[in-house]
Amino acid sequence: MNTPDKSKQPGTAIVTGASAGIGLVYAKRLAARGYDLILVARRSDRLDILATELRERFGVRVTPIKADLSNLDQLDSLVGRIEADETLTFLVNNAGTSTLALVADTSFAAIEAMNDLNIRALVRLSRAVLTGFKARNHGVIVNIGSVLGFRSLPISTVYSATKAYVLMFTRGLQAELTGTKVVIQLVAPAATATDIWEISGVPLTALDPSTVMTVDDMVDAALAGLDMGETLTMPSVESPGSLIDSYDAAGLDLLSASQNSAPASRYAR
Ligand SMILES: NC(=O)C1=CN([C@@H]2O[C@H](COP(=O)(O)OP(=O)(O)OC[C@H]3O[C@@H](n4cnc5c(N)ncnc54)[C@H](OP(=O)(O)O)[C@@H]3O)[C@@H](O)[C@H]2O)C=CC1
Ligand SMILES: N[C@@H](C=O)C(=O)O
Repeated sequence: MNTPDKSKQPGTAIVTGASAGIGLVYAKRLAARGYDLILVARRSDRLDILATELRERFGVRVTPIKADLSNLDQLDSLVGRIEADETLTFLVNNAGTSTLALVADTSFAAIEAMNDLNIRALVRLSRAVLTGFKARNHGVIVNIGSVLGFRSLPISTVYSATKAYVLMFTRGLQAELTGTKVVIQLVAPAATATDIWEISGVPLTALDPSTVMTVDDMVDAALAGLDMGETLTMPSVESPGSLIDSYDAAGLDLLSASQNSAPASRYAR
């Protein structure tokens, strides 16, 4: 058993979507760092197997919770549970789903699934931990966005919109929490080799392999970014600094330029 240094008492991390892909690797990495874990997903059989492995390898406490986070009752039951948990120090808002198709070809059910999971669950779970994190002036929220949150492609309109929400929500939270020791990281991966591609309707085999990162590399880079104090981590971008600065500056400039009581002169009749 690889026993972490328990004297540091990292607390409990909750990882949503821990049964596969990115969330599963976060669960392993956080267990290796000594966090007790709450693992959430619908496939409880997978969570149980992972929980057994992590308990045996790292000697941490692991609580699997079966929940469909797009179901409001099940989401709120989890919210109630984590609001009351004072051991929580880390939230990975990872569970997400994707349908990549033209809007007119996407069912209402698929649209709602993306909105409910990628946005509503992420916001409620963030809200649920925030009160405790602020009161204790301690805690980490990692929100998994996407590079598609910066730009819609014709087949990613709804998915991109959900990830743009994650971008704005996370940037806003970071501004709210300036001056505190609560850390909020936005992770914006590009294509990563997980099942989500098959689920989205665009199989991984349709992608150029030179653009696809392994899930281990993605999560390790994201955690390295967190350790370095990055607030926005884009694992596959070599030099994001000036691009992110330009993006943020353009948003601020547009907001500043809008602060007028009169319509712009081009609209004068
Ligand atoms: N892979 C990629 O290329 C990229 C992924 N992302 C984002 O990364 C995150 C993780 O995706 P990834 O690991 O790739 O995808 P996977 O499909 O491999 O994993 C998704 C995870 O979310 C869980 N999940 C899905 N629906 C629900 C639900 N309704 N309730 C609870 N849990 C659910 C799944 O578990 P279960 O089915 O057991 O419920 C699974 O554990 C997502 O937010 C995604 O948008 C961002 C950019 C790129
Ligand atoms: N998950 C991917 C698309 O479905 C992505 O965010 O690139």
